[in-house]
Amino acid sequence: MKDSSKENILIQKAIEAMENSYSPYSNFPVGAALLTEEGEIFTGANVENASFGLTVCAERSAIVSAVSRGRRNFRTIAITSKRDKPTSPCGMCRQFMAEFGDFEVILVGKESVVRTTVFELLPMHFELEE
Ligand SMILES: O=c1ccn([C@H]2C[C@H](O)[C@@H](CO)O2)c(=O)[nH]1
Ligand SMILES: [Zn+2]
Repeated sequence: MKDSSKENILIQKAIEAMENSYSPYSNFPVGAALLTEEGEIFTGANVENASFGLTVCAERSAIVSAVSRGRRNFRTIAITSKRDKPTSPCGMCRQFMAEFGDFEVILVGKESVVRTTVFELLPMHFELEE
């Protein structure tokens, strides 16, 4: 299968994941689809809370889902919202993704797409080891 059609499948999975977003406070659904080195896809959506600060973003939902199933090696994450412009991950999600290395990040808006990587989004992420 061509790389571009694999990418389209990943983006489609992220769009589908947005349907499960629980975002009654912001009305801002976000979806994420994470491709593992093994070729599987794990998805996530943002989950909000009446105590706003407890909100879990779509990116972290997808990573928690994959890691909970024993997958830790990631190739690509696609992130979607309903906006025209791509949605860029928050600082917490950047650090959370960086824990698992430098994989590709595709930010998808209705009118444009940005391709980047975890380390490009977060240079000098925090690590315990010196
Ligand atoms: O990259 C992002 C940016 C925002 N959100 C969520 C958090 C909150 O539920 C809503 C508005 O900030 O969007 C994500 O899930 N991922
Ligand atoms: Zn986030």
